[in-house]
Amino acid sequence: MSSPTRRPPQPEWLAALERRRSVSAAGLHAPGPDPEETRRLLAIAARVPDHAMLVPWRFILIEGAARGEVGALLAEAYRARNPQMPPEKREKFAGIMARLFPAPLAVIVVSRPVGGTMIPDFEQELSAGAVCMNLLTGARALGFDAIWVTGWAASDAEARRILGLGEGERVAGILHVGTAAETPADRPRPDVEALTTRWAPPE
Ligand SMILES: Cc1cc2nc3c(=O)[nH]c(=O)nc-3n(C[C@H](O)[C@H](O)[C@H](O)COP(=O)(O)O)c2cc1C
Repeated sequence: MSSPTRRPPQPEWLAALERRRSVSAAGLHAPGPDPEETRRLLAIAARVPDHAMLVPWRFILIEGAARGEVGALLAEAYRARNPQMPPEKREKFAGIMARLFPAPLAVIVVSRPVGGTMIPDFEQELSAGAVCMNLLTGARALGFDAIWVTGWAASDAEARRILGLGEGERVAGILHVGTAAETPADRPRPDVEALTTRWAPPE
């Protein structure tokens, strides 16, 4: 039998992974992915570890005119859901909801743990998180920029209904995808060494 040969390191992959940086949704402009690129992006996103192959997630796409339509409904819901809030503040946040989808494409990654299996919900939710991360990396590989966000629209029950979620479903992430004029300066990164220990037998 032949011995295994190690694959050479991939400098382009490494550079992309080592420099990945999110760009705020407001900084993501056209062009966004075309239909074929979107299909490819979602196929990459779906290629994640998934214990027992339950596929405990799905996608909702928001693009084109739908961005403004969803935004208007979310703004209306925000006003209705926060009657006690000072009007000025309420209008400010309703305005943010109205403009929640500025990027050419938003992908809502919906977590939907499958019940009645041996696989804990936590593991299924982790798989949905992996989908979000693959979307970020896949968008970069296709030449786009992206960010993973959540916020009020992901947590409020009425907002979730407007986004198209059903019973037992949660927003794992709203992934905005587009093209950035510039990538922001990097942020401080965790000291990996300080976060890492080597296993030792318990005392
Ligand atoms: C589950 C999840 C939800 C997040 N929600 C938001 C959010 O609502 N708004 C936001 O500005 N950043 C949010 N972030 C953080 C951004 O995705 C991003 O990590 C941050 O802007 C730092 O940029 P970086 O990815 O280049 O480190 C969230 C991250 C995760 C993992």
